[in-house]
Order: sequence, then C-alpha cells, then structure tokens
Amino acid sequence: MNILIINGPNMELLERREENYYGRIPWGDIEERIKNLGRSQGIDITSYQSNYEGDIVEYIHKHGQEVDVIIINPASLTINGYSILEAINIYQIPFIEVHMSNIYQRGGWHAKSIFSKHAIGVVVGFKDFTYDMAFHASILYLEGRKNS
Ligand SMILES: O=C1C[C@@](O)(C(=O)O)C[C@@H](O)[C@@H]1O
Repeated sequence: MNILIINGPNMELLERREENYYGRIPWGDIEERIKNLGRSQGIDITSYQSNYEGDIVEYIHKHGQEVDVIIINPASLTINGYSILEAINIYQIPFIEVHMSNIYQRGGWHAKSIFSKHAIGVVVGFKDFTYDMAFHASILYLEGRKNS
C-alpha cells in the first residue's frame, strides 16, 4: 500500500510559524515519524511539499496512479486549490484532508475548505499528531475497503 502526504504552502517552515497552532516540531521530524510508522506496517509513505499549486498538480499527475490514499494539508490553498482537487479526481484517489490547527476555531477564511466535502474524512487541530491520526485513519479505511 502507498500513502502520499501532500503539504501546501509554508508547511516546510513549520517550526517558524505560530507555535500555538503548529507547535515547534520541524516537518522533517514529523515526516520521519510517520514514515517509520508506515515501515512498521509494511506501508510505503511518500511526502511532497510545494509552495506552488501547479507543482502539486504535476506531482499528482506523475504519481497518482501509484497511490492508494492521499493525506493532504492544502494549507492556504484549502480555500481555492481547485486544480489540486481536480487532479486528485482524475485518478479517483481517496483522500483525507488534514490541518494541524483547528481551522474552525480560527474561523474566517481558515475555516473554509473546498476539499472537505470530497474527502473520506477531515482531521483538524492535533498539531503534529494530526498526521499520525490521518495515517491510522488511512489504514483503517484501506482495510475496511479490502474486507467489504
Ligand atoms: O497554512 C495553513 C496551515 C493549515 O492548513 C493547518 O495545518 O492548520 C491551516 C490553514 O488555514 C493555513 O493556511
């Protein structure tokens, strides 16, 4: 099984962003932890981050056919990243939307998503553990699909 994690703009500088929303853990440390989790269960995890919507679209075009589930944090593209949503649709890849901060508590534009209603589910607000939770949710989803 292959899980692809996609992070949108500014997610590569997590440790320099608002600590109350994102904590202080660099993305590299989160990535390593999730990849180890994957390895321990025989699951391949790749991750991709870009500050450019088009780069994310092209990455999905290149790798979409190899992916079973996407965990995506569209970051500020959550409100308008239509081309990413359409790229995911081309390959019909089930996806889980994640946000490290509780976007509903933050309100305003943070609380608006064009992705949520198309997602398997949404995980928000658990800082770095958001990704662990989405990983476990992906496995449960894939196993549920296998057994149904
Ligand atoms: O860049 C981000 C990060 C975010 O997606 C989060 O992980 O909480 C929330 C978004 O509103 C914001 O633009």
